[in-house]
Amino acid sequence: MTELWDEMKAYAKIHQVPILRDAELPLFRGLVTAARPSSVLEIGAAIAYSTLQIASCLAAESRITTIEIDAERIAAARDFIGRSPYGPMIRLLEGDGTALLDGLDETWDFVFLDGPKGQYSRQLAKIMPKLRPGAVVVADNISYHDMFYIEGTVPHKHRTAVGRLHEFLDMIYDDDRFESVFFENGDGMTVSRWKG
Ligand SMILES: C[S@@+](CC[C@H](N)C(=O)[O-])C[C@H]1O[C@@H](n2cnc3c(N)ncnc32)[C@H](O)[C@@H]1O
Repeated sequence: MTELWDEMKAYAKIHQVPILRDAELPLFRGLVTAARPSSVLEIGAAIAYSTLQIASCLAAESRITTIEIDAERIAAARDFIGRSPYGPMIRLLEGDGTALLDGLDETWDFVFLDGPKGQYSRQLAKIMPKLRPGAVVVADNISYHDMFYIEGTVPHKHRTAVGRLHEFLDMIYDDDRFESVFFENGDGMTVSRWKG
């Protein structure tokens, strides 16, 4: 996989696709490996870099459903998945992650939210009834480029998204069924364990 990881990182750089940073990988891979999930949901596949990182931590019987809305990134993701050893583990769905959740019947033991930050709270509300006891929910870019901390100075165009991120944080911190921690590395990541 080393060559494919390098190729994906180079593609992401050229096409300005935001993917998991090297500094985030040890924590992220450690979380996936420790959770040993058999059923994973990801929203925001981009070119499937994180998807393949997840797959490479899992047993071959595990299954990953990942959702991406951008046609060009979907095409790149399909190509990279096809050239990896993990194709049979991965189902890539095309469209809006929040809307597509309504059509998914599976239950999940690992969820990675990495699509539109303003939709994390709506997505989580739909996902909660489908979480298996002990499931782990990871949400990336929680600091929203540090604007989360300085709400008073958030530019108007970002205020709704920042407000919705607050809603999401209220959900994972105020609901006793979640145990949540925040990691500052990268752009901020929350990790929540669903006690059910
Ligand atoms: C930060 S990138 C994902 C990076 C990827 N998880 C990784 O680390 O390799 C966010 C992705 O979410 C996608 N996205 C934006 N809105 C979406 C939506 N409504 N449904 C699904 N994906 C969406 C974007 O096109 C973008 O590719």
